[in-house]
Amino acid sequence: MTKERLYLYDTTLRDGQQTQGVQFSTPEKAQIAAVLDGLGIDYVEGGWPGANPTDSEFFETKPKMAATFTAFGMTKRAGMSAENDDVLAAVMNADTPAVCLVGKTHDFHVDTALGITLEENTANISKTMEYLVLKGRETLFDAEHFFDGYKSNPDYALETVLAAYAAGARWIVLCDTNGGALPRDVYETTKAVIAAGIPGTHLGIHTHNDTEHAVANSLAAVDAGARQIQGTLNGLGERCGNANLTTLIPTLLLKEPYASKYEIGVSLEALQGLTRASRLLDDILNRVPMKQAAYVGASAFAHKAGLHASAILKDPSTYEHVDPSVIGNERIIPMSNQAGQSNLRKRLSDAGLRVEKGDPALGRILNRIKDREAEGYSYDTAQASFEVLARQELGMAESFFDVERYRVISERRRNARGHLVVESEAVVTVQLPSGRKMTSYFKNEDATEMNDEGPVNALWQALRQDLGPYQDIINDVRLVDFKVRITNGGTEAVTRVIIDFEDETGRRWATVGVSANIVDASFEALLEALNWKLLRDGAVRAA
Ligand SMILES: CC(=O)SCCNC(=O)CCNC(=O)[C@H](O)C(C)(C)COP(=O)(O)OP(=O)(O)OC[C@H]1O[C@@H](n2cnc3c(N)ncnc32)[C@H](O)[C@@H]1OP(=O)(O)O
Ligand SMILES: CC(=O)C(=O)O
Repeated sequence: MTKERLYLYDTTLRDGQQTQGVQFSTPEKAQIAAVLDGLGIDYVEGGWPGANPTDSEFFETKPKMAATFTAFGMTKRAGMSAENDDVLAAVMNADTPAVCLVGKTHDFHVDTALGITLEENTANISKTMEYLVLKGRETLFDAEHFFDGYKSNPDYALETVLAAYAAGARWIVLCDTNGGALPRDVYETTKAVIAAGIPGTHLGIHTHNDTEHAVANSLAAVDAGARQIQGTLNGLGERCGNANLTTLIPTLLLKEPYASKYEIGVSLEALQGLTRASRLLDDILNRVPMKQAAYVGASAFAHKAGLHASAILKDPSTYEHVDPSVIGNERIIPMSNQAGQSNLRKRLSDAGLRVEKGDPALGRILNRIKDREAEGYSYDTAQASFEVLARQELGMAESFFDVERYRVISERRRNARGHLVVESEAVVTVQLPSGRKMTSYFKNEDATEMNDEGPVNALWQALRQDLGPYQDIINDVRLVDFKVRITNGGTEAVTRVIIDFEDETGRRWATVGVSANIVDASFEALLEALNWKLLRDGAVRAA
């Protein structure tokens, strides 16, 4: 069966930038455009030239891409010709091969927002589209509020899109601007537009996620015959966002009937870069990636419940709708109070610890994890703490050194020059096989420099300063991330600290500490990280 072509149009750099709190720089726009192009997106909308300096500058850089680079703007304003409209001129001067212009199709908006007659609005749309075609641009008309407009006045809504199509627009894109439409409305209205004379091969869909149906609405439009989908990476966009291309792309490639019926520009090979593309955008936005995101989230293939993990180990398809590697994601079998022995054995074998089914140590480890989680610990992500605990129960954890005591002091004051200073000082006494050792660390930081070192850093520096015979092994350990949560351990509120570490081989590991005192919780996690490193790197307890 020959597949029909479906076109993907990305508006991350325009509607995505309409997300509250999102403002891309020009280099960031270039980076995102390159990622989209690498995936195989057909159209990359770069922004609205002339609307703000960043968008104008981005278009001036004339980014090279295989995708059709597209400028966004609005139809000409009433009372002037397309040639004389300076807002439209800025869009045209960007000199892109394609131009997408938004125009009104809802009678209420023509009256309320524009304050012109319906006839004037239709004429403005026609004249603007004709102008774009005359200038040799691939012309797209974003039919704003189309689904609401069709409900309010179907004849007028159809008149506007038919006028744009008759004037030569290549694509008429039906927009659910306020995001309130449901799949059935979208399906039936799209069918009505096709019946009125615009072929599906010239119809696109642009949806918003205000009822969490943006993806479903896009698919409904495709089911009805539309052949272009507009959306954004990670579903960024005005208010609740746009249709999420990060979800739509794998659905179109992997799910029926779409996979058999349609061809898209994204190949199965490029699909393997989707998780990376999604995380890169979050990285640029300095956002924590959404764990529950479909297909690309860190938890999208995390099998926490014991029954699930048991079956997953026999055949992953028992609890996975697709193979995570197809979209560049990973399967995780976390340890937690929902776990059974199957999760445990998988997690142990990932740590290189082979334990036979039925070994009584498995029950002991599981019970300890469940007890500790009840106290506030969490082993979902703190895989190194899990491993240390398991090794202890298996009799495979040597004790290298003991910490007899530590003391940490922080002081905030003004120095002689009147500058605010924060000083942290730590002393740690450890019992090494060779005897007792006391190390200290003192840091005077100028708070005006916004330095982030404090008591935890002082403790860390004191602890790792001189561990005698083990020093060579722990020298390259770096602290890379620090997360704090207040949680309920038993009946008391306690602090849970999770710390990520890295060594010079690039290996990363995380540990957890819990205490009523944040510094003490941190200390526990620091200590565990060093123990894990010593265990993993084959330290031998010195005589
Ligand atoms: C549905 C969407 O998301 S479309 C994308 C929306 N994106 C943006 O608005 C971001 C970029 N926009 C901007 O930077 C500015 O709005 C500009 C530069 C385009 C215009 O700025 P200003 O001239 O100051 O106008 P302002 O933003 O206050 O209002 C928009 C004007 O455009 C008019 N307008 C709105 N839509 C259209 C249209 N499709 N065709 C013609 N005129 C329109 C409005 O009636 C209003 O005119 P008025 O001031 O005479 O009432
Ligand atoms: C054009 C557009 O972004 C909208 O109607 O939602």
